[in-house]
Amino acid sequence: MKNNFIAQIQNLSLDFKGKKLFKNLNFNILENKSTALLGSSGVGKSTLLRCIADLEIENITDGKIILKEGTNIAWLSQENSLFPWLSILDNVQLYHHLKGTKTNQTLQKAEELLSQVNMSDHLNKKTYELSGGQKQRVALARTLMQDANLILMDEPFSALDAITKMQLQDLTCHLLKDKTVVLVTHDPQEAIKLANHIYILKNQPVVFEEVASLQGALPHQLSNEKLWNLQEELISKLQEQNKESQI
Ligand SMILES: Nc1ncnc2c1ncn2[C@@H]1O[C@H](COP(=O)(O)OP(=O)(O)OP(=O)(O)O)[C@@H](O)[C@H]1O
Repeated sequence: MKNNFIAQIQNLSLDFKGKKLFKNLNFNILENKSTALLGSSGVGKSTLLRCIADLEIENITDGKIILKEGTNIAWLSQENSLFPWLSILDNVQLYHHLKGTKTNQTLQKAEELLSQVNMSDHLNKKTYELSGGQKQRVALARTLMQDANLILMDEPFSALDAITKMQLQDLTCHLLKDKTVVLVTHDPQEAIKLANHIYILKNQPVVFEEVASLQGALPHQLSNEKLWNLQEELISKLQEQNKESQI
């Protein structure tokens, strides 16, 4: 495997109860870059993330996914799956608790991360006492606590109000800079804000269309005019795809 790919999806075919979703799908994920996947509802974005996380073994009929040696994966989704009866601090340390690697250092790291996501004032609260945005901040800290080298994000902020969503996108952009991220989103602005590479998944069969690829730069570092054009292009391609899937 070339060094700059953290994952290679090779000729992947997948069926759900005999219905084909992917047929010979090929795709590479670049290390230390952020890749956004857009596409109409049901095209297979979340399924692809699950394939990368090795959660669809029984439905894969052909092909393979090669992960770079030593790859460990963290997952951040819309349902943050925090444990309501645990404190925020314990939730963030859960991974180390389960692995039996909880120490004073992990406690310190958890506190640092919770400070970075502006949750220092709530360390001992239970998660049921938090707002949706606060829960996602904690979930983000927990994801970072895992020190994973591949972070899969499935519509992480889609349930939040517009302002909280913007704050969390900015925070994510800052905290996940230079990490390898695959982000599934319906929001073209979120893709532009967070990703170096933006793809639209199109059916049938599913193929990837690369819409933006900016080595070393994030799209949001582009000039306003380029940014505007990119956003327009994304929206029009997604609208086109939506029309096609309704025919
Ligand atoms: N476990 C499953 N069993 C059967 N069908 C499934 C299963 N999981 C997903 N599917 C089907 O596979 C297709 C792709 O689903 P997936 O959730 O990957 O799409 P998506 O692009 O992420 O959609 P959305 O944007 O709406 O979340 C859908 O038609 C869905 O109904």
